[in-house]
Amino acid sequence: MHVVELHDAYIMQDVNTVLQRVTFTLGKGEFAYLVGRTGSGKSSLLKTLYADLPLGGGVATVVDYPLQKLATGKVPYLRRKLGIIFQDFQLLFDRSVADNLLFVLNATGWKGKARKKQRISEVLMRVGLANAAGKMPHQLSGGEQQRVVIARALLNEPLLLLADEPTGNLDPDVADSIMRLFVEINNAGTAVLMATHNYQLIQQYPRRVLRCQDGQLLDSTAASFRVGE
Ligand SMILES: Nc1ncnc2c1ncn2[C@@H]1O[C@H](COP(=O)(O)OP(=O)(O)OP(=O)(O)O)[C@@H](O)[C@H]1O
Repeated sequence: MHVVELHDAYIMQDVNTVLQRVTFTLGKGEFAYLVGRTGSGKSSLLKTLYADLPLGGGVATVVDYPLQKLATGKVPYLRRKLGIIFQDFQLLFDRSVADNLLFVLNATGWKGKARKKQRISEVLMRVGLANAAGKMPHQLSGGEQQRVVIARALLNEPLLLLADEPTGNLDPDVADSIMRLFVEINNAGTAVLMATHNYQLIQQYPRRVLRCQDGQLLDSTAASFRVGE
């Protein structure tokens, strides 16, 4: 089963085509990096996959939702099957870590105080922040905040994590520990598509690479792919 399947997809920003004829699949539990120069279309592709940008043309299926005919009302259901991680942490700074997570559980229809509390402690444990529930985001380091964002993305047991530069603002050591967390999550069966500029991490944790270049998406698993930019 594939969690992403694109065939001749067009990635658009308004009337401009950012990527054309994008064709690739990402299997269940697979890990792929998304690379390419600034402005080459990485974020636009990720945004299209979580239905923040409309598909310009072609066929795209993400966790079984066909994007070319996705009703607006279905978007929250698609997103519930995805974990979305942005570069800027986007935590709510006016409430505790637990309340940040609770906010998402409430917004995605979870019922039962005890169940919600249990799920919050499970995901915090998973990202190595078992004791952070009561803390305010500003009391955490950048790396810890990013872990909370990852915990938040895991709440609904996503089939696919979409991460846009998740290590972009972090020191190399911290970036490495976040990367190890992604590898761990991936090893447990969640597919990951991660946009990054961090070639050191790619060398250290080699995986399939998808590269945005000249309006196209190149795939390291294809015979024509060449290493480096
Ligand atoms: N909100 C927007 N409105 C219009 N055009 C946009 C918008 N965001 C990005 N673009 C354009 O779309 C193209 C692709 O940008 P995108 O952000 O997807 O690239 P990227 O590879 O993610 O870059 P970076 O590595 O800097 O994040 C660029 O030409 C950019 O100028």
